[in-house]
Amino acid sequence: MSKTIRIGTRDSELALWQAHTVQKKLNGLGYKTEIIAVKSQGDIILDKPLYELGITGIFTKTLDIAMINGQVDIAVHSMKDVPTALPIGIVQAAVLERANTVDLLIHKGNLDFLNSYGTIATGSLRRQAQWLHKYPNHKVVDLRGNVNTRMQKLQDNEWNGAVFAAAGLERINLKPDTYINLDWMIPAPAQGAMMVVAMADDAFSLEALSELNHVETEICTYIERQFLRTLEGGCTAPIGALASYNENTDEIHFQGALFSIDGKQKLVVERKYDISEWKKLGFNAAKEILENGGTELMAEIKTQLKK
Ligand SMILES: NCc1[nH]cc(CCC(=O)O)c1CC(=O)O
Repeated sequence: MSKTIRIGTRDSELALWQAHTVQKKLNGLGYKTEIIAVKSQGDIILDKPLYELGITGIFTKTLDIAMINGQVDIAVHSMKDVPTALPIGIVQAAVLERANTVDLLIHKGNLDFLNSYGTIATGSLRRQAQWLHKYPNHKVVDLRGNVNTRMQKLQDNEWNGAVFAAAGLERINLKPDTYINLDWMIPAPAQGAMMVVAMADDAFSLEALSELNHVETEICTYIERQFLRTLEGGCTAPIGALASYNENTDEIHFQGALFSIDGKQKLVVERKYDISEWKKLGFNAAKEILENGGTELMAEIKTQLKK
């Protein structure tokens, strides 16, 4: 175990917490590690354009480049931010045990607005669509930035509340004492899970990371991301999916939905599947959505997103 594993991460507080979590696990297994926070795109000294390498995701692109450039050995991501197709030469090496999957409403003042008019902030089309589906009289405003920035913007504005992933707030101790569990909202595919990637030809890192993999989380997020990929939705599409395993019945409970951006339309699949069906479950559920109006709705969404 002589080689030091260089762990790449973005430099937000949440990303650094996630990277330190992986570092502690690897150190506990006897590996030497170093965390390298990659702040910017850096020099793209690739011999091919990004699209030829399949480098796409806005949250992951910088780290993909750092890996391909040999600046870091592995990278730690919030799995829901990782495009369903990884760049050429980069592979999923571990999925850590999942944290809380729910979305939370962090609100200011009382909750009377829920029964009348209100303004909610989120940068997620998935959250926006589901909120408007449930509260068609409300207004949703855009909210960008890392978790810390978004919490500050909420305090600085007159909005009634904002939506956050519980996992993000809990990991960096930003969850306030009062909040609403949005258990009716279907989370983003792989929400609450952390993915570690490595180079396909880096046997040392792959071996080290194999011991961090949590199989149940790997299978459930595989199903959710297969659903997303089959719908051809990127990380920003108004698509939610959650697969959970019941060890008593050896079944997967899956719910997946595609929403119109304004929340007026909802196409949903929700049922229990025998665990033996897991490999094609996400694909089959997405096909059911596509065959029942999803193809037309996805075309409409893609046109709207191009505007
Ligand atoms: N790009 C936002 C993002 N990516 C991962 C998390 C939270 C942690 C997780 O869901 O794993 C968040 C914050 C949020 O959705 O509020």
